[in-house]
Amino acid sequence: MPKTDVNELIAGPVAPGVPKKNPIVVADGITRTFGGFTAVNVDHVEIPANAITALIGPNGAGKTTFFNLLTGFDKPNEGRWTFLGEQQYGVPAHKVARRGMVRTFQLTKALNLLSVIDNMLLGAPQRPGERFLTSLIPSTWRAREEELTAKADDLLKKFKLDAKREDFAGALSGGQRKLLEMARALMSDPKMVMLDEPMAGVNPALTQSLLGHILALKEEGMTVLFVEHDMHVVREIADWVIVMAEGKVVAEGSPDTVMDDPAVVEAYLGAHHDTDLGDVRGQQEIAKDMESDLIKQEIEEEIEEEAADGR
Ligand SMILES: Nc1ncnc2c1ncn2[C@@H]1O[C@H](COP(=O)(O)OP(=O)(O)OP(=O)(O)O)[C@@H](O)[C@H]1O
Repeated sequence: MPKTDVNELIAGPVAPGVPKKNPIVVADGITRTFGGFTAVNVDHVEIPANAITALIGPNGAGKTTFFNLLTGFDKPNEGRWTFLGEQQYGVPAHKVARRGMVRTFQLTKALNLLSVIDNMLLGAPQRPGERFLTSLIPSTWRAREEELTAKADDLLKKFKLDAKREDFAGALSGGQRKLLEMARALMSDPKMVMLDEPMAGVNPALTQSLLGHILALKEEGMTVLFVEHDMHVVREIADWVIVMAEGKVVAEGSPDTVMDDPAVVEAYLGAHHDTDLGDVRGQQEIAKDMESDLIKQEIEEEIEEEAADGR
């Protein structure tokens, strides 16, 4: 899936809060304080529809809190936002999911003790009035359960988890759990999927597969917003990047240019962030250095061996 051209996404000059041509989320004046501490203070931000947007920022910038607010898992002190043009302030999480905005969560301990297929079935939202209807008519819930199970099995196959169907979710590897989280989120046919650090704890063997699944969400018409610390991942899949620091949106831009923005450099340096700024060039330099050190070491060893043989 090719990246979406930046000019197709924005409807104004690149800056924090830049309007989007086709926004799926429009947020205004959102604040969230804990005691006297302001964790989120977003003036204005728009998330482009049918694109992959990365939300980045140093530790404690407010990214997860902002996710919680948008998805109804937390309430702001102030603020308004719309999803697909509908007001979403005060809408509880289960209704937000029913409207088509879902987020992934780490699997909790309780869910670890359920099988993979049961985790999937828990991801299916109840339709309005369903509980009442199904309690009255067993054939209705049987048909619905069969329909949901078939859907869950299709998704498990797609995410190559079908062989693990009956295993406890807790027995999966870190990467497989991330795949399960994503597959479970898709049980409710979302329009927007929000992923909180989808790559954290995933071993390299599954990284490409996960990236492929995220790209596929966009191809299928969904919008993706993901929090990520690894700038290599951001560069590889994001069409657009929003940068938060100290609760505010301090920059927006394309993945290739946003890290050069002085506001971003300052935000990361000021925060004494523990991940590198993810400059791919920087990483390559380090790799080259390591490579040259290894070559040097090999040459030295060879010289030593030759010297020893000659003795
Ligand atoms: N429930 C809470 N009670 C008190 N403080 C909180 C609470 N939730 C978050 N915070 C604080 O709000 C700030 C923002 O936290 P948040 O988890 O949103 O940041 P983040 O950008 O997601 O960080 P990270 O990248 O480390 O996950 C932090 O200083 C955090 O300690």
